This record gives sequence, structure tokens and C-alpha cells, in this order.
Amino acid sequence: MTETTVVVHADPELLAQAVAARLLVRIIDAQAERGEASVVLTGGRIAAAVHRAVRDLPARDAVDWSRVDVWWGDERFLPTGHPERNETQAREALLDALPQLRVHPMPASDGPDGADPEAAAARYAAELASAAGPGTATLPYFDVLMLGVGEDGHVASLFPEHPVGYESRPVSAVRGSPKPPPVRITLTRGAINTAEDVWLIASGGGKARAVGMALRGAGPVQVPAAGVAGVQRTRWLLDRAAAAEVKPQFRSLR
Ligand SMILES: O=C1O[C@H](COP(=O)(O)O)[C@@H](O)[C@H](O)[C@H]1O
Repeated sequence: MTETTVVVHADPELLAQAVAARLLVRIIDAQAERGEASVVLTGGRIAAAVHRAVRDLPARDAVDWSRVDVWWGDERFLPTGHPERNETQAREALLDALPQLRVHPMPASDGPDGADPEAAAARYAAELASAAGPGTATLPYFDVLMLGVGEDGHVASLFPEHPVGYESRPVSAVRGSPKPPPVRITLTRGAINTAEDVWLIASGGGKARAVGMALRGAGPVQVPAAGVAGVQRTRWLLDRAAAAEVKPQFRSLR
């Protein structure tokens, strides 16, 4: 049973700093326990702030970055280096400063499968499976999987009422995304929910309604943020504005 916690920070800057510190400690602990760490990144504005904060924290030198795998929860299906790709944003904000990392980007639309997102999704699923442990696992062990939360309650590229909400494969193409660009690749809900820790990170009043609905138990197809959880821990990491509709008993102000 996942342990769910809501942590509310005073403003977006403190939120990003606190998530960055939390991420470094989580990676250090994972490496102490099993020699490796595996992290799933998200895209969007708060993710970029978190990435910059990790880059700028002196404690980043406590991590052996050569033993960290970096995956993505979703990607905007655009050409390599496109400024709207989640990968491009993460590289600029953090990954370029850590060349030792084992980086596993989702394929781009000018990659080996060209502009075929279904083939690209299958390629990423195969890459994930090749990193899985022995046995029947189709996914590697994820220590922590981070997710931004959209104003509409989307996480990764799982959008409200979109058919991808019913997808059983671990990775799926998404066509007709209501948020540009329309074509994307995403881990599906079942894949996300294999992670040890799932962290939902939201900043700003525009996210308050979606966060409040998810924590009040909305359905996972209507509010995809409501349908994700870590095997061990689910952390809602919010600033005060994003937490405006969270019931007081759920909040712990930091
Ligand atoms: O398009 C996306 O948006 C969400 C949220 O982005 P934000 O700018 O509102 O924080 C993000 O989590 C997702 O990875 C991305 O593809």
C-alpha cells in the first residue's frame, strides 16, 4: 500500500529547491542500498526549475552520476534538439552538466522510426525491457518517477478522457493531445505505477483545481493525476498556490 504525503512549500522557488534536495538524497540513498539509481524525468516549467536547482546544489557532487539511469515519463514527438522537447529542456538545465549520466531519451520524430510515433513508442518499450531485471519484467526498477501536473489534471502525456488512459502496454503513442504538440509518447498508467516513488509536482494557482480533484478521489480517466501512485510512496510536492484546494488535513507546510 502506497504511503501518500502532501508537502506544501511557500512559493515556486522553494518548491524547486526542496524537490531538488529531495531528489539528490533519494539518489544517494538508492546508490547506498543497491549501487545504482534510476530516475524518470518529467517535462514542463516546474521540472525545468527543479533541474536547474539540482545542477546548482553543491550536494550534487555526493552522487556518482555514472551509476544513474535517466528515463522520461513522456516526450513531445518533435525533432532532435527541438526546444519544446522535454529532453532538450532537461539537457540544457541539467544533463549537459553531468556527462557521465546514462541517458535514455524517448525517440525523436527524426529518429530511426521517422515520424511514426507508434514505432517510436515500441522502440522505447524495447529499450526499457532490455534494462529490466531477470524474469518477466518489462520495465526496469525505477527509484523515483517525477510528474508535472497539468491545469487539466494530465500527468506525463495522459490527458483527461483520452483513449491512452485505457492502454495496457507500458509505452504508448499519443495522437490528438489537447496540449501542443498533438503527437507525443508516454509511459502509461500501469508503467508509471511500477515506480517505487511517484512524485507529483505542481506550482501555481492554475493547478489548484486539478490537484484538489485528484486528492478528493477523482477518477483516473477524468483526472489522470488521480490514477498514479508509487509502489512505496506517493508524494504531492506543491507550492501554496497549487495547494489552495487541498483539504487542510492533507497539508503539511514546509
Ligand atoms: O506537456 C507537458 O506538460 C506537463 C506539465 O507542464 P507544466 O509546464 O504545466 O509544468 C509536463 O508534466 C509533461 O511532462 C509535459 O510533456
